[in-house]
Amino acid sequence: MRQQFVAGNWKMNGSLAGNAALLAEVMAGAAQARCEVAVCVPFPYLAQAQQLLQGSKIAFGAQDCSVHLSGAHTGEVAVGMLQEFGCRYVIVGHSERRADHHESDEQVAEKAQRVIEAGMTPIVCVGETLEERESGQTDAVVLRQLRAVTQRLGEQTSRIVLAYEPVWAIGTGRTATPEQAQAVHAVLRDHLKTLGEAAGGVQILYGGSVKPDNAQVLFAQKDIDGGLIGGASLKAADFLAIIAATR
Ligand SMILES: O=C[C@H](O)COP(=O)(O)O
Repeated sequence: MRQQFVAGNWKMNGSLAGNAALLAEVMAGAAQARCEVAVCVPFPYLAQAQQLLQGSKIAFGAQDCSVHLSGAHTGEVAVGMLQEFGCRYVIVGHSERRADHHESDEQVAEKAQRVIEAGMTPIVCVGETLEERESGQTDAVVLRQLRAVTQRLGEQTSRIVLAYEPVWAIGTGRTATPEQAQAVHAVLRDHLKTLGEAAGGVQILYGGSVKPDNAQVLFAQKDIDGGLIGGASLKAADFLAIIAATR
């Protein structure tokens, strides 16, 4: 049985004072959580997360990394730096980065590899746009995005966490129905299983307008192993309610 996992993606939100209050509430409320819990914070807050979350059940991570290991790449952050701050997770291939920074499937795969080589776990995001869904391309798109990663990682694929995030459901309040999400998760799971038992057991999170009132039914689906939570991870009460909705 795969353990469920709820990861918050703070995106470009936070402040030193606000983070401290939020993390204190989350730590207190999630101390007995049955699922794994993590928060992925903006780079400048990694040191704060490292300090405040020390000894707690809450892991933390970053939201991106460079494909480069060091050198003349202004503005980039290397996996070695993230590892030094104690990150356990690094989100790669979030649709906002694919769209805003034109990240290709190959670059996302390379980032996932860098993260694993540095001893951390990549949370690899895949997902289709509304146009792609409406033209019947959902499975082809998510499989193309996933295959780029599995082809590069081979048997190391078992070391990723996968997140299915339909672009049309992110921050829109329009969630995929549990049936829609489960159907895509099953497609992703089937591909992972072709790579062996370990890869078949990878956690697959759902992301896209997960809220306290829809989390339980989503997390009850056979191939949904938790969530990657954006907006609702910024409110302690909502994030804790989502954590409590895991099975
Ligand atoms: O990484 C998180 C996703 O983009 C979901 O964001 P959201 O929960 O605000 O829709």
